Amino acid sequence: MRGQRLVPKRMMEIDRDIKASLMDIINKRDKALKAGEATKNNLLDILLESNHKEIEEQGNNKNVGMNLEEVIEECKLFYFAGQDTTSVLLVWTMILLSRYPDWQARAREEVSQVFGNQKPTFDGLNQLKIVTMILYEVLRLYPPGVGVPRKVIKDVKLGNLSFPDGVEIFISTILVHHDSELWGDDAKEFKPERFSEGVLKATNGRFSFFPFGGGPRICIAQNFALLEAKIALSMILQCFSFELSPTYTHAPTLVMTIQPQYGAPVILHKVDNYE
Ligand code: HEM
Repeated sequence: MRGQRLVPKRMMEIDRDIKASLMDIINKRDKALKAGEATKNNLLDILLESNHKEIEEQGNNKNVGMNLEEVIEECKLFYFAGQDTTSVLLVWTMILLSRYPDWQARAREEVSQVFGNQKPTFDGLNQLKIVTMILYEVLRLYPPGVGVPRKVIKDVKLGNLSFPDGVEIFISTILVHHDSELWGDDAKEFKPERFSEGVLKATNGRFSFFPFGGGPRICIAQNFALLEAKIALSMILQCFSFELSPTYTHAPTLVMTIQPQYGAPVILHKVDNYE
């Protein structure tokens, strides 16, 4: 690795430990797969099975499919891309719904109408309009990934700008999402009603809302992530009403994703009708 000697020793140790523990998990799943014992109800089993199939179909050519190093990287990517992003979306949602109790009440009302006290169902999740508007507005104001990096692979002209081959660019999601020319003078305010008629209407068909990136490398799990967030939020709303603790300090900061620098102390109150 270039510049390896500049990486702090502790980071190298953590990287080595993560690789070793992933290698251990992968080897176990691989053995189970070969012994016909794999459950195939998890992403790693599915990934390994499809990889084996591809290698077999190509006459056991070792140059096709993914090698162990690549499977490890894929596991790390899914863990990082999937864990922190969704949890930080929920954190900002709790913060904003605490600051805007009217929206919290509207969301709870909707969840109660759709699910009552029952566990959320797939069909019900697709009926949640207010909750979806809220999540979109949170993703607009606090997109967990602040931008999308791209590398230009051939000279290209976009409007008045020329990008030479090889140049690396960073498209700032957060700047576009907060741009008052695109979103109006209230761009920095929490107004889920912007999304009352969907994303296309809210953006006027422009590419001004892209919390999941865009193009061929758009987040592979965007629908899954929204479903996950809707399930979690619905269950929280069913059980609790919440408000911010007076100790909360609003200080969004960048630690890979946008996070509240001093945490999100939230006071929960049990909702009366919940058993
Ligand atoms: C609120 C939650 C999430 C947000 C905001 C988010 C956002 C993003 C963004 C901005 C990208 C880069 C897209 C681009 O370059 O155009 C991305 C890529 C990716 N995300 Fe997500 N993500 C979320 C949840 C998840 C979850 C739950 C998973 C997995 C279970 C996941 C897996 C991935 C993967 C594998 C990629 C790389 C796709 C590729 O390069 O082809 N993400 N995500």
